[in-house]
Amino acid sequence: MTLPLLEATGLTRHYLMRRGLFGRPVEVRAVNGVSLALERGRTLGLVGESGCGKSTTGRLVLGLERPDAGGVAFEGQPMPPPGTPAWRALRARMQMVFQDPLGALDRRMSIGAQIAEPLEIHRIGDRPERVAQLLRDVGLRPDQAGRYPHELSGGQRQRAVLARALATEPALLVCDEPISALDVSIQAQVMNLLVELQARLSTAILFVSHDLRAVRQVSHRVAVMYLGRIVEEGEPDAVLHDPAHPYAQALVSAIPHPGRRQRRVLLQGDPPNPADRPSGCAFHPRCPAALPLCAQEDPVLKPRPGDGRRVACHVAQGDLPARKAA
Ligand SMILES: Nc1ncnc2c1ncn2[C@@H]1O[C@H](COP(=O)(O)OP(=O)(O)OP(=O)(O)O)[C@@H](O)[C@H]1O
Repeated sequence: MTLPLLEATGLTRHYLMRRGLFGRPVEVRAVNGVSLALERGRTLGLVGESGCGKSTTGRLVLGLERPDAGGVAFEGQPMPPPGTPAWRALRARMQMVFQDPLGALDRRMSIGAQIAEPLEIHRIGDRPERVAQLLRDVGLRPDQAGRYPHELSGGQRQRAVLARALATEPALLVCDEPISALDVSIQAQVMNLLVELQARLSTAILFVSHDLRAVRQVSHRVAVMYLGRIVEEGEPDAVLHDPAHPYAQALVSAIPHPGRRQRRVLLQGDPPNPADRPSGCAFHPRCPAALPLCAQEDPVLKPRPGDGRRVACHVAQGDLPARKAA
């Protein structure tokens, strides 16, 4: 078996938050034992509601934050401690693309200068020619190098951000909601560009999004997160067409399919709160299929025999006969 480019094991990150000036600190369990693997040239889509821990997982994967527990291996080697020369060398091979291209770019610098910056930092020569090539790679013109961010459209700015991220020829891109700030008409262009660049450069992509359609379009595997955990992981056709976890079923049922009759799974109960994680399976208070066991025992994410996906659910794993919780 070939080694995955990236392997994260048991990533955990909790924050202490104080409510109000004199409030007692509460523990926000943002990421709670996330394990995932990503191969070269492949895309893993990470989906789930706002606040489920997707962005924190992306930052942990890149070493932008230290995990409280767990770790990341890149090409089979544990990630060096942040800030060390070994970490900086590795960071050049991993880049992040954020949601808001205007926020990611420096308004006072031309985009050519911003694309050249990582080339300077990592001492990559022949900069003007390389900048021109990177602009061409992302569908911009070399003569746009002198433009400032405000002189470009939203889609062009995200292309410029991608050009800068690709300057060091990264093996891994973490794209955090890369299209959600763009007009719908531009979203498809940027998605197509990502797919095309990946085919050409064999970049692995961790694609963080709440947009299931976008995730289906680009991903080779999909992981669904709920309250800091992956609850289901597998091929997009399985997870997004025939989800096994009741939470994934509810998420998928909310995607509109024009012209098709749909049964929407409406979730009951309070929205998830990472500062107040229910015992047992964190989803059980809202789960239409919960069993008594679900309130007591946290299900482990494990392969489901025969269908190549991992699911963390007592019911989907067939741990007990389906009897409703009292
Ligand atoms: N630096 C921080 N300090 C305190 N709490 C944080 C911090 N970063 C994230 N959180 C909390 O951790 C939880 C997970 O946040 P995260 O941004 O990873 O979720 P997300 O799934 O990416 O959500 P969104 O799609 O809204 O960005 C949230 O409750 C968030 O408020």
